[in-house]
Amino acid sequence: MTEKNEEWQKEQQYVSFVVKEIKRRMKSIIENVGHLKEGIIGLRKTFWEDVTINLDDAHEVGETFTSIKQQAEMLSERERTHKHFYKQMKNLERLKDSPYFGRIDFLEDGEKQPETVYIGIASLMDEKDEDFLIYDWRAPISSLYYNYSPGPAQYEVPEEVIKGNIELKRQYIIRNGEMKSMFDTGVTIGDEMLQEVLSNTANTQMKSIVATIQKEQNEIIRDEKSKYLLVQGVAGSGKTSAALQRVAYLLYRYRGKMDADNIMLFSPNYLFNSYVATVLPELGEENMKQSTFQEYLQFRLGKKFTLDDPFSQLEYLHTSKQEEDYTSRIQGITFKASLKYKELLDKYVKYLSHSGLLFKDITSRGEVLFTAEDIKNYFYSLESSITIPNRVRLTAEWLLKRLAEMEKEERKKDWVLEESELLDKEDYLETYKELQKDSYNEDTFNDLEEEQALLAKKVVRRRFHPVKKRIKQLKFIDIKSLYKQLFHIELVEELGYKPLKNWKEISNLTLQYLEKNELLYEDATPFLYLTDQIEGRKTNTVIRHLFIDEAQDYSPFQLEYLKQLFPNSKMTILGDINQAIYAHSMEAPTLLSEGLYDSKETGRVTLTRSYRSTKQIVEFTKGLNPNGHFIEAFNRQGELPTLTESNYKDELHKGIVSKVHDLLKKGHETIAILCKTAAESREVYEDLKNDLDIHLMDKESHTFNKGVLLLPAYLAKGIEFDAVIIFNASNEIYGDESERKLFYTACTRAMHELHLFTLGNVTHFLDNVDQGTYCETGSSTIL
Ligand SMILES: Nc1ncnc2c1ncn2[C@@H]1O[C@H](COP(=O)(O)OP(=O)(O)OP(=O)(O)O)[C@@H](O)[C@H]1O
Repeated sequence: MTEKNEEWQKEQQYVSFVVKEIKRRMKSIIENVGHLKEGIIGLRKTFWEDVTINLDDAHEVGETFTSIKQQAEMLSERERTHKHFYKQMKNLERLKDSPYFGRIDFLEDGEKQPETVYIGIASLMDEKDEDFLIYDWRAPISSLYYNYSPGPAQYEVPEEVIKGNIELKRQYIIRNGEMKSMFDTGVTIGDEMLQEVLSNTANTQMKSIVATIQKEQNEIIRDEKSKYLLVQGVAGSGKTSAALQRVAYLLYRYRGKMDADNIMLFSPNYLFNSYVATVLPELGEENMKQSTFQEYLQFRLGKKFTLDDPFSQLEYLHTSKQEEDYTSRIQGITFKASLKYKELLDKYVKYLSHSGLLFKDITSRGEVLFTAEDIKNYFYSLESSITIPNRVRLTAEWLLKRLAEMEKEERKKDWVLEESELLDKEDYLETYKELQKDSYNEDTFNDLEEEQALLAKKVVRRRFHPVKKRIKQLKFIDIKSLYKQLFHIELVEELGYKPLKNWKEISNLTLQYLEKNELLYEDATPFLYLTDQIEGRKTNTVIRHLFIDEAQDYSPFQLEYLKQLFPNSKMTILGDINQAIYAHSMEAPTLLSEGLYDSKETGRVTLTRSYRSTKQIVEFTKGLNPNGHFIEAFNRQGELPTLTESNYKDELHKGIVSKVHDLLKKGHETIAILCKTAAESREVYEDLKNDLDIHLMDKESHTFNKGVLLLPAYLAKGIEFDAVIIFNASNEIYGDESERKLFYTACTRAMHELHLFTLGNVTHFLDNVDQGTYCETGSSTIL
């Protein structure tokens, strides 16, 4: 037998040995769980039998309480153990199929024998619980596998650095408990394995990448020092993947101290949320909380306004260029995203500390109980050194006190007597009970006066209840008018701010929407910021780690707001500046801009290698990106992207239909036809729906299935497809420089094939693309 075969056999024997141990454990759990389950069912059934209930006197009540408590604790302890077994069982099931994917032999300095470390998605101990048969990929020693090639290496355990030498680094592909392949690897984690993973067809759900995490991705996953970790990574470089493995890592590293509820991910849209939802369960962990920033805005503002969303803003950006106030709106968007605007708001808040705060009358059934003027006078009579939110609170307390006095006075009024006569039976009964309870003398109930007083109290309390509620909710502050007031040029000048050239137009537009009770997306965060400065900050202290994906879409203003909202949270901020498609982020700073963070508490990782697309696609898309020269392609071969120019719409449609059939025949499972806007997608859907089984997606789509999908490029952010067809890559559609990043984002969604179709001349974005990186097919084939 050759040395190689011998090695293979030894490895296969180890796989079999480990799988046998896994099966033995599973069997033992099944037995234990069986007993435990019976125990739980039995305990539930006999719960009350085993509890001694005696409520005769205080002592017996105490005993009864203790007995119930003990019984309940026993039950929940067993249920906890049951849950624990269930989790273990799930992990074992995953391990049974593919127990590990890597191995290193590490000779620690001072030792004689190297330790063989097998690495998998969870740890497994031997039968005696003494040695690790498999190490969890997140264990400190496993970092060697991701960080080093054979040779000197070290890893950190709490308070110690362990040094030594890696003598062997090996990778395995194990399926159904059988070894399919193994290879020793040098510098990076094997190209072979990555090749295999990346050449699969795209999935409608993202997969975990633990077996092939790259060194620079590992840096992101295991960073523990940074308060803010900024990741700039090119399209397809594994930012989202690294973020999700990082969540799993943090849950492991801080187990017992932090759980999935303490971690939150802000993602770009619903589709993305469901796309990434299976990665953590696949790794045996619970999903973190997931939301979109828009969802948060909706939660805070949705009742007050009709809220615009980022997608409508994008639609406007791309479809309304002819509109008169287009330039003002775009300038407004950029300004309102900036820290300059935040400074202006801060100045405004300072100003409001002395004058200018706007209040609303407090009314009840048309009658003014407190005038805005009265409230204002009280507010400004308070010490100006007290913060605005504290003065607001004191004002609310003052109002509630005065309301209580009014309530007392009100009880004597005629309407109260009239209304109390109209009360229903239940109210009378309740009053009767109340009187009985309060009274030691049975006769007092006969005292009609007392009963009536109580009924009057009830009537007035009921009438004033909504008023009280409104006061407690601080509805006496007129935040909307306050925000509007900021757009009065005199005020802006008084604040010492030199307004933008077209401030008037921006103001008019803003006010016009606010009049209709509509809040533009660009105004939503500033509006909330102002609200929180006046009413008191809303903070979330449960979240200890916040992940923000597609961070290039967020503005510096939004970052400041998020910092305020999550004061205790560390943040992992991931994005790609070349995919900044929003009006506010194209040329201005975004969440990825270093200047926004204190360098002492900020870590930075740059990913330049793209894994998603074939080398051919990456070489092509590099040319679209003015900073593309530093993008490296992973060496996975495929066909050249194609460009097909048509002169007629019909020709374009036929070309696309034929290409889709072609792609389906080749076995591609997710094929996306990407348009520029939702409006264009709807039009194309009408044109193609009779020729193709096609699924139109919009901003409300939550999931997607395999098949032919039609969607605007901005909704495909963060997602990938086997093949991408760009619907109309003409200069007419993608002519404006501001659309370059959107175009780049669209093209970089493709894993295996990319096809551009145009009606008329192709976009000038291709001017700098090396012609050798794509293939022109001339006029499209007519079927
Ligand atoms: N180390 C890796 N091993 C295997 N696959 C990887 C690795 N890194 C990335 N990938 C794959 O590359 C693809 C792109 O990854 P991901 O979506 O995380 O990139 P991204 O940087 O977030 O992309 P984008 O910014 O374009 O949305 C995914 O299919 C992912 O599984």
